[in-house]
Amino acid sequence: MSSESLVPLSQGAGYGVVVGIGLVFGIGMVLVNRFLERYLNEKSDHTEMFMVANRSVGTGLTASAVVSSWMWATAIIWTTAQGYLYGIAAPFWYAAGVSIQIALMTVLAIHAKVKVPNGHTVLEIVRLRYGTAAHIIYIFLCFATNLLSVTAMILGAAGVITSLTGMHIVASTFLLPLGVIVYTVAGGLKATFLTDYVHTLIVMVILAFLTIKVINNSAITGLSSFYDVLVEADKTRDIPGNYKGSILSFKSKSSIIFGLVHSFGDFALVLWIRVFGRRPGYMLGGIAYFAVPWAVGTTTGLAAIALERSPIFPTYPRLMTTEEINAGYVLPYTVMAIAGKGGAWALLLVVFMCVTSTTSAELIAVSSIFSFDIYRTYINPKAQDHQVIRVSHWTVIVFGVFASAFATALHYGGIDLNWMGYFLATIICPGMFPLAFTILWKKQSAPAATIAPLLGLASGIAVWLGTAYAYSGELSILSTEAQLPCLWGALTSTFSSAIYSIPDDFDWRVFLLLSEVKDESDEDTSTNSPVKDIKDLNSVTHPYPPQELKRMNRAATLAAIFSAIIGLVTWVVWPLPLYRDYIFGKSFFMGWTAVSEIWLFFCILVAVVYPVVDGRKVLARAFTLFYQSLSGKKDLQSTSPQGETSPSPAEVKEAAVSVQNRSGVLEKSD
Ligand SMILES: NC(N)=O
Repeated sequence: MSSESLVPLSQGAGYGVVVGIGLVFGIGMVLVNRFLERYLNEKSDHTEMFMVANRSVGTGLTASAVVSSWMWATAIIWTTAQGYLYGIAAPFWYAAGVSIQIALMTVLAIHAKVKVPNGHTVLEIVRLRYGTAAHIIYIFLCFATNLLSVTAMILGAAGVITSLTGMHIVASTFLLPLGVIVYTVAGGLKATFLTDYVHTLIVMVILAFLTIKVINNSAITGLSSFYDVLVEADKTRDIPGNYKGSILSFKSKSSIIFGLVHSFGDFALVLWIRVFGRRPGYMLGGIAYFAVPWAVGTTTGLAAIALERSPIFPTYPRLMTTEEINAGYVLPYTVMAIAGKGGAWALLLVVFMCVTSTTSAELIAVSSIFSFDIYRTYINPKAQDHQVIRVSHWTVIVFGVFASAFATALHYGGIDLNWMGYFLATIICPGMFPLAFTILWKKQSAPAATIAPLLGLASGIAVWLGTAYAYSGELSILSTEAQLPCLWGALTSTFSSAIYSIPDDFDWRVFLLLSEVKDESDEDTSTNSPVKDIKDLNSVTHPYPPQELKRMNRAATLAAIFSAIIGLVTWVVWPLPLYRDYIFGKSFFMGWTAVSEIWLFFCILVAVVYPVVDGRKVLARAFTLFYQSLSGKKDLQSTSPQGETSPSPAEVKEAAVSVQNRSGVLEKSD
């Protein structure tokens, strides 16, 4: 086949989706913002609406938001490529990594909420506990983490878009974040819950369609024939480290290394980005999301193996090159083979949706670093809200363009999705233990917290490069993205930083000095210093009543138990008995794949259906407000649903903090 026939869609389709849909979302967000501002402008209604939303949309919408923000383009692109390379175990190990992160994050987040009730970002509590030097180092680590993960996503997504449309990779690299920038700055984050939901709806429905199409198309007509073609294809493969070299064995050394490297990297990522993000529904979303990499990676990764030698595969009669596999083309090629142009359109949408929602979250994380941790802390401590917001908007724009330029430079330097995926953990893991200890361990000293990540980073890089050289005799792109050096690097980065920690004794009450979110009614706007100037810690009281604290401590214990169960099930009880000399039989394979597909539909129920059921009152209220505005009957006070109790001051404050946490500092927190 000519290279022309590899590309199913026109460049116009690529530009249409990347620019057009970005614009549609941007405009949509402006309209939603207008709607929110118009009806929820008055303070009581504003907070009340958020309260109502918090109370009645909580679990369902949060689960949906978790699925949406955790749904990375790399989760489907990279897992499919690794499933193709290492067989049936690889997607499972990736999935095992994603659920445990969410569970552990929940535990950490509850602790953070109890110990730092007014905290907004992890960086501000680092500064409060360890001082300026640590703050600056952690700013750098947090920025590097966001930059590298956003670059990995852009590289993966731009590669897929190029393979589907023929659009130049530099164009997709620059235009992808452009849409996100417009959407993030224009929409602000008050409306995120809505965009999260729309993204999830579209992506989940298309993924369900694509995974079913993989099992039921003209070349694979069902689960039984899927197994048959895989057994045939297995005769042409001999995967080193797999039992009998089989794609159908769970005993796969490379798969488990893939799972480990990915899990270390992911844990560090969520830690930097989401410590204060916990809300009800987090666990549910985490469990539901397990299906996405598992089902998509298993079906499409294995289908690529099954179909690669058939005439319907885009590269036929040749096999995929290492460059294509590592750039993430396995997924688009497989989708083209099983679903043609329609499938290509569907995948284009999925990749765009995934990359916009996650990149948007990372742009906000970086904007909060610059506006909150740098600008308001060091440059203009007396900054007013509007100045902080302006800085955060500019940061989104500048960082978006910078990340595109960085991704372009990496692309021309020969770096691809696979290299980034394996390399990431070594760089972002050194802060993991010191950061978790900041919230969990009162004995971590300031010098340890300051130096340990740097020593961990240096040790990790040394071990990564040293082992890459030792294993292959050279330092090249291929040798430095090899699995073992990356695993050694990640392990060293992660655990050496824990060893470098030396004990101290910290008084948790210091964290209570962080002042609460200022709202517009605060008369004193002369200073925005978020730390109360109180010398005697005995005079500091916790803002939550004892009953609430007791409830939260109970929640932390429950979350810890639940995390242990999830960890045991997904890393031990389920996979390890399968790690033996066994090749999946037909019925076991059919059951395995069917369960992954059923789980995907469970994820749709959780992320798409449940939020609507859960939030029906808020939806009804929003539609009533909208209808009344159209018919000129806007009377906010009278539209309060009957029997709806007014939020208590504590609830209102909680709502304000929650909005602030959600939005970084992109918007006013009132
Ligand atoms: N969110 C992930 N790792 O898919």
